[in-house]
Amino acid sequence: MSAELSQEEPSAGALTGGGPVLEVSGLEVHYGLRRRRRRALHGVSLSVAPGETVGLIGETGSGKSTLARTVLGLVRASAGSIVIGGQNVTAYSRRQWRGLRRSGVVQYVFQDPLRSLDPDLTIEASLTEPLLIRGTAADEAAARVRAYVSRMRLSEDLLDRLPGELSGGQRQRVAVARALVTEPRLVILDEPVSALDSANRVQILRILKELRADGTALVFISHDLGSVAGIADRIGVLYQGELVETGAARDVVNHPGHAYTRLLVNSAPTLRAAPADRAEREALRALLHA
Ligand SMILES: Nc1ncnc2c1ncn2[C@@H]1O[C@H](COP(=O)(O)OP(=O)(O)OP(=O)(O)O)[C@@H](O)[C@H]1O
Repeated sequence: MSAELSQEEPSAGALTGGGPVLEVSGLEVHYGLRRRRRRALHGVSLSVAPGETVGLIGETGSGKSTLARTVLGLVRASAGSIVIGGQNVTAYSRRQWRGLRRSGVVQYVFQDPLRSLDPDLTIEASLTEPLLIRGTAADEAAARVRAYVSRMRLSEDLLDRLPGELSGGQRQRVAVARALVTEPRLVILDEPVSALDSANRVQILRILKELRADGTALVFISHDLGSVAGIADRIGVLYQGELVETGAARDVVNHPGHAYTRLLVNSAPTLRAAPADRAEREALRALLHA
């Protein structure tokens, strides 16, 4: 653990209860003040079990990123509660949230990997840093980094490069490896494959599916039902700031209950029988049925 963390702040060891990894209840989030105050989330409740993958889908502006950012302590809730690893973190101070993020219990991957990677650090330094912060010995950290580089189908030759010297797909794989290398209990992935071409998208989804076996819970956010359907155990549908439907992935895809979900299913380019991009559609279907 970092020397900066005080005793009142959480450590990975302190947050290892047997209940849900994440429990969000009645979450309300507003942006702006007085007349400019706008509601972004209303009454959102969601529970994520250890090792479970929950997909969150919704159109632009539905509140997906707001939910991710609130669960990471980057946006403050106006009402409701957030419990991570059995610990009620709703009223945490900024410093406590920073401590929680640095503790490695919860990690995150954003759409743009350049946001999570320091442009001046080599890939090796970027991947090693979160382990060293947690007090992992240097030789063990180096071995763990190489293991994750291999799992992410990255070449070790990339380790001494800077993020700017990698392709978008390679960078995003590094960002995913960085989030997973501490073996967190919960990873929030906000549109992790949206900026990638279809080959990279399918490959990263396949790797994420393999990693579920490790027991890490994933919250996978996307506007694209097709990307989420292949790896999620459960899917939640956000519409205008409300969670209008949650259910087993297959049920939501095959028997959508809410009209908005039906619309999403019908317009998901990877699920409907459109002639375009057939290879990707088939690969995603195979993931769904694997
Ligand atoms: N910092 C902010 N200040 C004010 N309003 C915001 C802010 N961030 C988001 N919003 C508003 O909150 C609502 C939800 O935004 P959010 O970014 O969570 O949606 P989203 O589903 O992630 O959309 P996208 O798929 O486009 O990223 C939108 O109406 C948005 O305009």
